[in-house]
Amino acid sequence: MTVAAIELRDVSRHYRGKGSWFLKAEPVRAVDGVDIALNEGETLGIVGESGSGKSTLGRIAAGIEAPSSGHVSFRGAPYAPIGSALWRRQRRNVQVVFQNPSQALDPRLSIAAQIRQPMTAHGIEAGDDTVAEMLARVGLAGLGNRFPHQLSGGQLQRAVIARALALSPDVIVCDEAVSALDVSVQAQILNLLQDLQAEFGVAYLFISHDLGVVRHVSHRIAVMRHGRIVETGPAAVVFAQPQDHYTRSLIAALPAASPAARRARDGRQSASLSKVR
Ligand SMILES: Nc1ncnc2c1ncn2[C@@H]1O[C@H](COP(=O)(O)OP(=O)(O)OP(=O)(O)O)[C@@H](O)[C@H]1O
Repeated sequence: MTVAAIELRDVSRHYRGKGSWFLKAEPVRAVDGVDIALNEGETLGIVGESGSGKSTLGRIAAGIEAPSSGHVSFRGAPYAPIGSALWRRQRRNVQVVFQNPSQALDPRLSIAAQIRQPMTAHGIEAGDDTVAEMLARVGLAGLGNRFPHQLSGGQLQRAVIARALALSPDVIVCDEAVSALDVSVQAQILNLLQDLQAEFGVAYLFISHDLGVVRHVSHRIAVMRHGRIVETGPAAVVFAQPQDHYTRSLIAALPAASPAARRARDGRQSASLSKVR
């Protein structure tokens, strides 16, 4: 039997709602009884409108937030209590890439130093050659001495990806990882993520409100609404035969192809043509 990289069983996360002196607060059911499994080396796209619970689900899957109820396991073992030594070791294997790379990086440290820091903390050899190799792999060769303010948004997100990858994680949770970038840069980052998956076998939990982007990168898709998964299946099947009316409405609202997904695909086609030439 294959063990999922990450599995959530009947997971809920409820927050205290805002009440008033005369009205008792209803809890916010951010995640409500979710069952999902992310398999080794695959990309599972999580899509849904704003407030549907995607980020909360991502934080729970990454082990940085505990659910109110339910079970979360990483490679078949439950996450250890947050902050414990075992949890830190588990967290090395599940990295997160958020929407805003400039917030994720320390403005006072060079890019090379920021890649080296978590490696050293986890006892991984982080010599200049290793760091340079990581930077080259994400398209930042020779830029290790730069500081965050000297890089573009796309380059910053590449640096964040390099830092995550330097720990050889099994899983990267990408939470709106390309949403803050220009369309052409989004396409480059999507293609980079796919190349890295082919090379290193890393699995992605890919969270986005952009269904076109999710379709482009995902093997399977889970559609979220009001904290619940309303539909899940292989990306091609969900798009060809959506079962849930909410999924149908999301697909109907989608332009023929989202700009970023179209550019990512076009970029691949011209790259393979130039290889042929
Ligand atoms: N720490 C918190 N305290 C209270 N409510 C929260 C908290 N975090 C999230 N929520 C609420 O939980 C619900 C789901 O939020 P979440 O951010 O997970 O959704 P989302 O689908 O990621 O939305 P978006 O795409 O806008 O980020 C929302 O109603 C949100 O207001």
